[in-house]
Amino acid sequence: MRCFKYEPKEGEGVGKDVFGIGEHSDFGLLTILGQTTPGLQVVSPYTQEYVDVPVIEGALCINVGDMLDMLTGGRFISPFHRVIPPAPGSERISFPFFFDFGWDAKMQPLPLSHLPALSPALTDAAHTRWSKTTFATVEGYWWQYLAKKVMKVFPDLKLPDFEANKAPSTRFSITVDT
Ligand SMILES: O=C(O)CCC(=O)C(=O)O
Ligand SMILES: [Fe+2]
Repeated sequence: MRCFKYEPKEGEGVGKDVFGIGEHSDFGLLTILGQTTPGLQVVSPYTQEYVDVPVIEGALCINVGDMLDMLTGGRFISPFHRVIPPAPGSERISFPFFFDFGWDAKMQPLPLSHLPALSPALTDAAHTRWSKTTFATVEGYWWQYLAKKVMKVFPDLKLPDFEANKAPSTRFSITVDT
């Protein structure tokens, strides 16, 4: 769970293309988001244009991530989204909960052969989406995806190269007496 506070972007040179969070898609399974005020925008799967996500009192916004999109062969769409800054004199608070996989979860495509095939247009759209998302494949373990993501976001961290180790980590497998 994270908590973001967005403040207005003021000053010279601040134009329409300045965002609280720039365009991205979430990379895991689902993001469950609480938000105080509008500001979140999402690319509509129908028009491919950005639309405002309404804030509905008492409701949470559920966003599909890249891995759910890929696991389901494009049946759930991981949309690009961004946050516009609040108007001068206001602020926006949001609480995303990233509902992702267990550290050692094995990534593998779901068996979907019993489902009707996606239309050619939706299949093309899925491939275009995947070519722009964080990961190209569904294999290995979730911790490998996390390590890659951390290295991408913080390139200066100089993490060791995790690629060589294909086995799941056992470091965090501890038994807790309840
Ligand atoms: O603050 C928001 O409404 C969205 C945050 C977001 O997109 C993210 O953390 O991935
Ligand atoms: Fe996001």
